Amino acid sequence: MSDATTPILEVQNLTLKFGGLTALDDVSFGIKEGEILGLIGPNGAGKTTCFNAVTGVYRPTSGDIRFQGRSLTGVKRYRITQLGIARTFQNIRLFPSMTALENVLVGADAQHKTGMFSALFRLPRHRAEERDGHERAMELLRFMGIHKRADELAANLSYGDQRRLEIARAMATGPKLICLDEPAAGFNPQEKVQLMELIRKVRDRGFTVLLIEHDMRLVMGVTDRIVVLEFGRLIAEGTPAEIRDNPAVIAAYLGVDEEDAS
Ligand SMILES: Nc1ncnc2c1ncn2[C@@H]1O[C@H](COP(=O)(O)OP(=O)(O)OP(=O)(O)O)[C@@H](O)[C@H]1O
Repeated sequence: MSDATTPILEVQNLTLKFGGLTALDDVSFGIKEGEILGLIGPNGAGKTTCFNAVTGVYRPTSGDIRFQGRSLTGVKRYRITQLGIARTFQNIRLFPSMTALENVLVGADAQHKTGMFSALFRLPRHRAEERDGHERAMELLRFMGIHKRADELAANLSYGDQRRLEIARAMATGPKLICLDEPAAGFNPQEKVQLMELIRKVRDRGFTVLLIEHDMRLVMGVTDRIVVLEFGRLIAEGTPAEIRDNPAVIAAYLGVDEEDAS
């Protein structure tokens, strides 16, 4: 069982191979509850693969991922969502022909307690869940600043609002840990500043945040700790200040030998 000292998520000696390619090589790190952890590294370093392993898309070749003390190995994706891990995608994956509100309601469905039977017969408990779900969804849209777009089709929202909607939908699944895959991609500098504030607000609401992001200013400005991957290996872990001055990290980003960078 987990307690206050156990990280909410523990990645333990995680190795993941695609045929002959080792995308993750013996990677270990943890995230504490309430933390914003950045996962960074050059293109192809294994960041998205790590997200995919955490969310049950890929099964580890070896090693383990533990969430609140429980192994996720062999656990199905929908069950991992139910356990409390949500994510957004590098390429936006909304339901384009549904409204913004409906997209969030779909997210909320993941946590519904009533089954198919009560849904089919619209039993009172199911109706109450629907009403609560609607209110919660509107509140999440408001939190993300897009409530005025609630009834618009997702496809008609601006790019930035679609990204914000993705985060609202992920939050609607009632997660404890929310994994954001490059949420600032395509954002202008002003939107990035707003996103930084939003990520802090998400954490202040009680979520733990795992963030993949290429924008260094954003990562350095918003995270408590950073894990750096290069060629599937963990090469550094520390506070933003420690990571900024780490010769191995500088070398990885500049593509030079570590000795030359120090
Ligand atoms: N489904 C897959 N099949 C085969 N190889 C894959 C698959 N997914 C990822 N890879 C490979 O695994 C390595 C890590 O990829 P990954 O997408 O995790 O990197 P990343 O750090 O997220 O990169 P980026 O910043 O470019 O998104 C890359 O060499 C990639 O080509």
